[in-house]
Amino acid sequence: MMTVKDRTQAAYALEADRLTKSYGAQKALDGVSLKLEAGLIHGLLGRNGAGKTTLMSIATAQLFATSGEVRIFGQQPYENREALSKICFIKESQRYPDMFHVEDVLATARALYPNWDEALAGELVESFRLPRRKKIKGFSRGMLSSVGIVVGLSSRAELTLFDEPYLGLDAVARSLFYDRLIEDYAEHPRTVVLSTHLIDEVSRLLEAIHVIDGGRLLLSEDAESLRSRAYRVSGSAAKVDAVTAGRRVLRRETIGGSAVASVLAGEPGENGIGRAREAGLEAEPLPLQQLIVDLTAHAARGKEESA
Ligand SMILES: Nc1ncnc2c1ncn2[C@@H]1O[C@H](COP(=O)(O)OP(=O)(O)OP(=O)(O)O)[C@@H](O)[C@H]1O
Repeated sequence: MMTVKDRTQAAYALEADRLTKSYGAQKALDGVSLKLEAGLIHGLLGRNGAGKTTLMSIATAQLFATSGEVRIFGQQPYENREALSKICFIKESQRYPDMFHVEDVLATARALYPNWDEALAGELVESFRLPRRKKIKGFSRGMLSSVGIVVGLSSRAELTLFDEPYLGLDAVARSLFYDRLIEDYAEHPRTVVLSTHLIDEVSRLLEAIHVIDGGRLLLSEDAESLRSRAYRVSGSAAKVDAVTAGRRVLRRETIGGSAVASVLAGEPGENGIGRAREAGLEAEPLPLQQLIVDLTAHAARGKEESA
């Protein structure tokens, strides 16, 4: 039995322990162990079909795991009203009853989320220009995404998970989402999980990065530390090879006598960029999007080689 003290001090909003979900022979999740620190904005990143939705669905008790365990603020979520009252999961595939207008969604959300902020919801409905008199059934994909964003932000849930929140949203609306998220998060700290493959756009928001691919966790790390570990060097192939020797090279391409390599250093403080520049090479931090692409391709090659 947890004490009140334990509960208020739960360091992790979400913990997964050897989580596996099988569909016949296919494993949507394959032994994922992961901890999401409370009070941060987390990026759950990975390609289509990586297992992101499956992980979030299990964490929010909408799907049973085949094996393994999940905890929300230290408690298992199944039939646990207290744990579930802390979660808002904005699903990409959310459907609404045919007769529903925006008002009906807000009324349902108001009843569901203990920290619901009606004024914020009203403001966001205006900002996203959501029509109040039109049935949601006739909404475009982008408008449906906006409804999810309004609910997710206004819920102020202790753990808010957004699964691909901006499908169909134009650039202005996406930028509005990022700005409002940052603003509201600063005033009302909580834990946010953004699952996406539009990585570069959100990278500045993310404080922790978790990458899954083929149902497996490839990386789980503080964004700051990752930014200082991941870099790209280019220049003379011999020099590139010299400075990257013994390091984890995710990708290496050569054109004539030149090479470009993506490196994930072992230690955050290694200063690979500085070393490469001293050696006369060009070096720069590897953008997060490129890191994920290189990392997943590297993992796929590793799998093929060990098969
Ligand atoms: N009900 C199901 N029956 C069979 N296979 C499923 C089912 N749900 C998910 N899968 C499979 O599990 C894998 C993981 O799916 P999941 O939806 O979790 O991925 P995702 O990372 O959220 O992808 P996306 O970014 O495309 O939404 C995929 O290969 C998918 O086809």
